[in-house]
Amino acid sequence: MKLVEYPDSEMMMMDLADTLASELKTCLLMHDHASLAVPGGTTPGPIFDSLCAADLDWARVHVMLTDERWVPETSDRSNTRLLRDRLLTSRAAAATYVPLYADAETPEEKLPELAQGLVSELPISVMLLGMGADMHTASIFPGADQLDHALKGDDLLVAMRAPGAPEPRITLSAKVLKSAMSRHLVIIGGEKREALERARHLPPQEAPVAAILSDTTVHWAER
Ligand SMILES: O=C1O[C@H](COP(=O)(O)O)[C@@H](O)[C@H](O)[C@H]1O
Repeated sequence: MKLVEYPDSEMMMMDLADTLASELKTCLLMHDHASLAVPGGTTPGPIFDSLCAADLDWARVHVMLTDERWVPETSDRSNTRLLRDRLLTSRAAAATYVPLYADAETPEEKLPELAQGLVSELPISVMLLGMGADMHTASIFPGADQLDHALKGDDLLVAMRAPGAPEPRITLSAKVLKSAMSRHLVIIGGEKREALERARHLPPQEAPVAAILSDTTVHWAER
């Protein structure tokens, strides 16, 4: 794991947006298309605000989430909604969106269809992950019903429920997260920094983020 510390989160968000854009550009020099996976939640919005204006060939970029909360896109908790509002806009409106949500009562009903849509995107070219203070990453939560499956299984996508998550989730599996060609983790604040330090000495069953720390660049700012 490589740790990059920033004086403040504003600088971190702009710098990280530049890094992601430049990695995508490099990938597009060598491939027909590049895939970009990003988290939802409260942290990445400002990165999306800068990244969406990056000068690159967005028509050849396929964008997806690392995980989704099983709620309709009209919900404030929808990661898809965040993506549409703040990343798939400006120049990035030309990107292709690869969905992790479809209208159904449970994620299990749509799992095969959504997983099929991911096959041609792998390995993911550029991946940005978030982390909760409980050491979950994507939607791989400690104590989740499908934790072992998500950490050790061969499936690309896993549906799960967890005590720390108010709604069912769908998440890229650890196998997909670990196969990304480039991986970044973004966190803000002392609580998450302490959680990250704890996770470095814990097994993934207790600290799921530990599964992906090797070869990951962690970006951190205090506030
Ligand atoms: O629920 C989620 O949580 C994590 C962390 O979110 P944050 O609000 O603490 O930044 C996020 O990475 C994940 O994509 C999201 O679904």
